[in-house]
Amino acid sequence: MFVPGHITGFFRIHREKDPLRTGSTGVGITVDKGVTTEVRSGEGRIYFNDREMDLCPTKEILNNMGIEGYDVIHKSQLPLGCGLGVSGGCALGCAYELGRIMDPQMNKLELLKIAHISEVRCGTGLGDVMGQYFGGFTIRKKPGFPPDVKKINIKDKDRYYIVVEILGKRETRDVIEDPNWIEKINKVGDRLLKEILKNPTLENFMALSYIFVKETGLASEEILSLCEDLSFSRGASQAMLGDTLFVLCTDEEIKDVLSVLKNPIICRIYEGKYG
Ligand SMILES: Nc1ncnc2c1ncn2[C@@H]1O[C@H](COP(=O)(O)OP(=O)(O)O)[C@@H](O)[C@H]1O
Ligand SMILES: CC(C)(COP(=O)(O)O)[C@@H](O)C(=O)O
Repeated sequence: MFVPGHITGFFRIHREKDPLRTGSTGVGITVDKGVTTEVRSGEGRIYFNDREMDLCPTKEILNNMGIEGYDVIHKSQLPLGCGLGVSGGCALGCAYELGRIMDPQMNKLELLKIAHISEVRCGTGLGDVMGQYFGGFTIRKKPGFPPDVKKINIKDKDRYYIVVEILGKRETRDVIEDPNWIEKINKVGDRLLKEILKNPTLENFMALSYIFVKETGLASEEILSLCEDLSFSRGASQAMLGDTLFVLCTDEEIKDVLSVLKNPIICRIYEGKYG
């Protein structure tokens, strides 16, 4: 099963005792590169791009679903740990593939719950799997379950590219479990969520994401400088939570965008929905 990469532009952290009510509000978008997961008979091993890996969310799901005798194989077009929702993609793909074995009639929202809880417990995500489940350009208005996600229709979706440049890795857990970061993120995130609801366009999403990464201090100097160099595009910012630049552009700007970057990953917007 394929699960698209997900880029969060800005978010707000909500922590409750119940992992189902824990999550994030915020805004993100899914891209046409992501993670494909399959399961096959085995001894509960996890593979990520052909390397055996003790990947927390996948391990959490294998334990929770109590299924033995299967290996989980993830093949990702995007790097892990770079703010592209790869951990969420692995979690959702694993839940779906194991759920299919356990009970093909299993309600897809139940599988989403399993994936969400595994991300929250591992500290690898708060809202990615919601964005990946609904697909496209989504505003998460409430954290966790029951989902309250507004999917924004994108006019002429196929005009746009989302170009990604990885500058490094960042452990999501180091930020979303740090009280100092939580305070900064929530102060700015709350304000910007109100802004996007007034004007839910892709260009405004990019502009608000840039404000978010700048005001929270999450943005690296290198990425801020690249964003300035890319001011001719439809918007540039840092993918949360990674050391990753993402740029929105169309055919008119793509050539100039690529001339600024060293190792660009060219994506399109992906709108598939799983529910
Ligand atoms: N080689 C590895 N072996 C086991 N776990 C890894 C390895 N590399 C990364 N991880 C784990 O993968 C998870 C990545 O989660 P996250 O930072 O949210 O990634 P993403 O931004 O791609 O969703 C973290 O728990 C990290 O510790
Ligand atoms: C931004 C983040 C908290 C982490 O995203 P990633 O680094 O891609 O796991 C995401 O889960 C979200 O809630 O929007």
